[in-house]
Amino acid sequence: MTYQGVKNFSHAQADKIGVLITNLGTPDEPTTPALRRYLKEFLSDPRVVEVPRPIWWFILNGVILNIRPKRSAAAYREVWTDEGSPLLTHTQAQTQALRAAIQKEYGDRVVVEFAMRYGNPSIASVLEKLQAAGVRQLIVLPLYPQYSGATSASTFDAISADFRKRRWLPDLHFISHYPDFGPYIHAVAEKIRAFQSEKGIPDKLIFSYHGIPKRYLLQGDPYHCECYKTSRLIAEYLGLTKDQYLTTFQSRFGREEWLKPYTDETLKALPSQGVKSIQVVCPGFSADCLETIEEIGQENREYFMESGGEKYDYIPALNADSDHISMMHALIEPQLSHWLSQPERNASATQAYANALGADQ
Ligand SMILES: C=CC1=C(C)c2cc3[nH]c(cc4nc(cc5[nH]c(cc1n2)c(C)c5CCC(=O)O)C(CCC(=O)O)=C4C)c(C)c3C=C
Ligand SMILES: [Fe+2]
Ligand SMILES: [Fe+2]
Repeated sequence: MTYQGVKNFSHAQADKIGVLITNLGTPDEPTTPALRRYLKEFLSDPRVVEVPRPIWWFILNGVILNIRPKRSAAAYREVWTDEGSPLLTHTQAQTQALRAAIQKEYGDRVVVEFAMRYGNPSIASVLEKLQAAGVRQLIVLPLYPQYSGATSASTFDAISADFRKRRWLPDLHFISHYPDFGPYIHAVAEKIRAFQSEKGIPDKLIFSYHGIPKRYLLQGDPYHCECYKTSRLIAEYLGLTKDQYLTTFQSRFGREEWLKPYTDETLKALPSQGVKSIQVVCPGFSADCLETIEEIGQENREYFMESGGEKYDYIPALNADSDHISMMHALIEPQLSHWLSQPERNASATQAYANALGADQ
């Protein structure tokens, strides 16, 4: 085994700090073959599907990858724009905005990029780019506010799998979650407030989070508690009483029980309990994507209205809102200032040391 070194290394290159934003990832196009590629990578991740590998191999390759890609491609076509997948375009806009804010403050000593856990641009390709740019200190910020093994830890797996192949590793600061971070709660709560000042106050506000299998919670995954904590903090910020909001879980996959209450079942039941107007917000999604635009914006709207609901609104994700960018800036700030307060480590220090040793440079 040979470890991969830095190509064309120059001692004249100044060391940089990298900020890597990541999200889940999305197919390259809304077509059946692209969905098969994407779902194969995604659903082969043992962090996502915790089923013994040989059994899962047969279910995935024999059943799921023959049925789901076509169905999912049709769903993706509903949300696809001229620029591409919403998840990708929102992540690009977030990266550009954060890069502009960071470089305005610190200049080009700090490099900001994004990568996707599944699909493109891959984590490995962006880590390669960052290393070539001279990044020796790296902050990784997965845009998952609530920690789950299926998302946050899976991102860490991808980073460390890449590092295992490398000769020269950077200092690493990994932000594993931020469910109760003040600027995050502020950003979501103010988004809700601004929305309500235009559309009015509903009978109930629904906080809908992506689900995970209940088994993961029972095995010690903190995701469920972190979702409830985020809802509670946003509700407290807005001064809501307990009967004015609900936390639910959406996007079930497979047959086993997932975290409850389920969003779809809840929305079908609410009108008969006298709840005729609702607003749904998805604080676990940092960017609008298939699961918010199609599932919450369209599918669940139909469930609610067909069950006797009268008014249904989806409150968009934070996307590239300036409050969201300030939140990201505030999340990385302590580690950035720590590294920036240290003397700049660059080429010349290494050069002087090498010269003293008489090494050939
Ligand atoms: C926000 C956190 C997310 C968690 C937790 C999560 C867990 C999880 N997801 C699946 C299966 C699928 N998810 C799919 C789409 C999808 N999931 C998230 C986020 C979380 N998933 C996002 C942001 C998206 C949308 C991506 C986009 O391109 O817009 C899909 C693909 C769509 C489909 O075919 O229906 C699947 C499949 C599991 C099994 C899981 C936890 C174990
Ligand atoms: Fe998902
Ligand atoms: Fe819990």
